[in-house]
Amino acid sequence: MENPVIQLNGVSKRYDDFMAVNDLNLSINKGEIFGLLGPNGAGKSTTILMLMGLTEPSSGKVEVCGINATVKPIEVKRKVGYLPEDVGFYDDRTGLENLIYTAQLNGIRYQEAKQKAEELLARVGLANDKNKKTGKYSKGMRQRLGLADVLIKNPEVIILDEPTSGIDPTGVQELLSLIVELRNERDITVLFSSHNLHQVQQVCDRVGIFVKGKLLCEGNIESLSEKLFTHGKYLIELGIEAKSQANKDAIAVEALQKVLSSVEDIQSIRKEKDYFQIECSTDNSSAIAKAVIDANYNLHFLNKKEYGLDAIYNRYFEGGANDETSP
Ligand SMILES: Nc1ncnc2c1ncn2[C@@H]1O[C@H](COP(=O)(O)OP(=O)(O)OP(=O)(O)O)[C@@H](O)[C@H]1O
Repeated sequence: MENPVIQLNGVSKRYDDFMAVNDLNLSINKGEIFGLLGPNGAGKSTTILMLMGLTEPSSGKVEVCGINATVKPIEVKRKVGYLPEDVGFYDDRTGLENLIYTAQLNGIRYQEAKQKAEELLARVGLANDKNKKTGKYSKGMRQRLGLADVLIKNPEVIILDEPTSGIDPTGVQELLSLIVELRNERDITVLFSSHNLHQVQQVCDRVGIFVKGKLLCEGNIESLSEKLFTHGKYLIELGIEAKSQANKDAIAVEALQKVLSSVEDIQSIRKEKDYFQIECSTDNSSAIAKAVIDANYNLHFLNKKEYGLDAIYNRYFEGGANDETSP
């Protein structure tokens, strides 16, 4: 059942005559990792500021955990943990001291703060570095400490704003895995803002593509791909070969049409170099495979063509579709 934790209804933010966020409607459920994907200047940070009640929308309503972020920003702050691109720590203090300090700022007493800090440091893989000054931490270690810092106040929502920038590839993988694990363990809702599509694709359950202040589309990768590219059509790539030596010559489209005559919803069959491309209005790949085998052909491969975020991203950010809200 849907259980929205973040809800934006008709939210716009105008700076003088510039519309930074334009009529944003978005709902993010409990326990979801939602990727806000967009190029620089798209309006991601402005949206985050509104979610945390740090700037007021010009119109519309922003709710986090059922609380109006504009009216009750302090209550929202108690529920939300924010990890920016660069977390500020006291560099002359250790990781442990920094965490204890944050916990105490959030009203946790010293003994409990220390225990929680130790547990979290172990959880984010920094147990061996807890007594090192954070000035000596690598960027990846700082961000993992940042996650612990965010988690120490038991937030229901965490907002990550370009959390991996400047981290080496191994550090990025560690941080991304940690985010997914923590969500699985604690059922936290995560908003992951980034312009890095590969990272978003790896960790997010759902993605919203944000360009020039507008949310162009949202959904899981599969549904976005379907919406943007296939428009309800399925493309199946089929590689087959005749079994008998006598029929080894290239198979003609007409021959395949005959073989597939009993399969429903086929709209077209096209021959590519050494395979066929079949366009269907439903996913009938198993019926196609069965018909081919029943007709005594060797089935080399059958692929349902899928488009990743790469293709989606290129379409919007490089392909000139930026001003359109429909594909
Ligand atoms: N205080 C402000 N006054 C005027 N314009 C602003 C202000 N803050 C942001 N903007 C403009 O609003 C637009 C959206 O900015 P925003 O920082 O939200 O984008 P973003 O998607 O987070 O990009 P980035 O990844 O570069 O931070 C940009 O064109 C920016 O210049």
